[in-house]
Amino acid sequence: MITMDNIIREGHPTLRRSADLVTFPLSAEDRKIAAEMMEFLSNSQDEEIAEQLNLRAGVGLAAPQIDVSKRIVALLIPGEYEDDPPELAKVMFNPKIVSHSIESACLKGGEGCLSVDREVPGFVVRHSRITVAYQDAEGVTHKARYKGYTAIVVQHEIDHLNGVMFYDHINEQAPFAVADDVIIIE
Ligand SMILES: CC(C)(C)[C@H](NC(=O)Nc1cc(F)cc(F)c1)C(=O)N(CC(=O)NO)CC1CCCC1
Ligand SMILES: [Zn+2]
Repeated sequence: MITMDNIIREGHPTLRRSADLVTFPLSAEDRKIAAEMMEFLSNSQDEEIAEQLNLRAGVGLAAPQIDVSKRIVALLIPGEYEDDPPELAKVMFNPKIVSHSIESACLKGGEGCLSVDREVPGFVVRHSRITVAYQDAEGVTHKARYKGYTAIVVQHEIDHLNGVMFYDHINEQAPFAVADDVIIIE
């Protein structure tokens, strides 16, 4: 199983590589990696397990973060209320943003990263709405549209497949300066 020890941290070269496309049919190894990534997110959001294993509660994980340079991302975004089903629970293979809104958005509290053990303050401006094409475990291509927090998480994870870290998007001169048409998500 994946624990924090398996998550590489900034400075590790794999985080700055462009990850390789996954080929189908999936190898047993790629299938296992995808399942373990989702299991990590689920464990990290279970208070008891997360405490036992000392896991940071994660909503998304990209394969390069476990030193696997392949285009696989796992997403587990909780629903609004405790007992709601997840907003999104999915592993995407070869995800690609195929279209997006002109409008931009950012999280009010900025972003962090499971691979970054420090606070990096500042707005991370992203597309407010995206259309993502991706393949599922059977290699079937799907298209899905996301907005709001979910769109932010998906973009954060796809960035990892291209060697981009969230703080690459922060304006160092004015970290919290944003154009007046950028949506600030609470
Ligand atoms: C870096 C960390 C702070 C752990 C961040 N979690 C988070 O922002 N909040 C959170 C976590 C939960 F489990 C449930 C919940 F409702 C909210 C996160 O998982 N990521 C994923 C990551 O590092 N992927 O590579 C960072 C987020 C910053 C914005 C989008 C993803
Ligand atoms: Zn991250």
